[in-house]
Amino acid sequence: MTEPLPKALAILGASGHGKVVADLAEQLGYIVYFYDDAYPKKTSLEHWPICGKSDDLLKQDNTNLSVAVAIGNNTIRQQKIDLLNKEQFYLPILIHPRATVSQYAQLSLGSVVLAGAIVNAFARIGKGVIINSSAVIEHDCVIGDFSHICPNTSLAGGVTTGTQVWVGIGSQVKQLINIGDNVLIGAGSTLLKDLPANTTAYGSPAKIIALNS
Ligand SMILES: CC(=O)SCCNC(=O)CCNC(=O)[C@H](O)C(C)(C)COP(=O)(O)OP(=O)(O)OC[C@H]1O[C@@H](n2cnc3c(N)ncnc32)[C@H](O)[C@@H]1OP(=O)(O)O
Repeated sequence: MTEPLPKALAILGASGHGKVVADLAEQLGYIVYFYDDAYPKKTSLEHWPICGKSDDLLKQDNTNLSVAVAIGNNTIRQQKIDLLNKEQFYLPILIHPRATVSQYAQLSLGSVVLAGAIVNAFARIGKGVIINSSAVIEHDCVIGDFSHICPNTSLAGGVTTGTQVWVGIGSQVKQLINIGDNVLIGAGSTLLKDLPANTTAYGSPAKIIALNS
């Protein structure tokens, strides 16, 4: 019997986050290579080749190619995922072998769940979301598209976030809190009250310190 061919995964975004996604993808059996808009100035990331810019990726035959967008910036990640999705590239959900995802959780295309993270029962994770290392998404949370829940952050049960929300590293969010679209929560914050859209907040308890454009 012949071994099945390894799957190919193009990763758009040759960054630190890209390295983590590449490592995870290899553990899932993918052969990975990168695309990045810094090409041809930049032609490799560690030992991985960079093969071209986003435009070069979009010209590839999409039938046998999976793509992960490993760009930390929520807005740019959304732009790239929307474009690739429109062109019918397959954007797999990538779950680290040592993450714990409930059988009752739902995840959407282009999302990644990194090592040590927990996504608990009936949580719903939108498109292009990053659930970073050791983040905890408790039961019934709803994470909006293109959000990033940073490492070691915990969202208690029933927290909802809008789209493009960034919850900074090591933050804690009380149960049933609602966070609007385009909110940034600073590192190490404790969020005890709802946050309206387009705000930046930090501290313990977190307070709004700026409005986002
Ligand atoms: C795998 C990974 O690496 S994922 C990435 C994880 N990274 C993060 O989560 C970082 C999140 N970003 C932050 O927390 C940032 O500090 C922000 C976005 C909230 C603010 O950034 P900036 O606007 O550049 O603020 P800046 O650094 O100039 O600080 C301004 C003031 O706010 C204070 N401040 C900034 N962030 C915080 C915070 N999270 N909590 C408390 N105070 C803060 C600073 O101490 C400073 O106070 P001072 O004026 O009295 O000295």
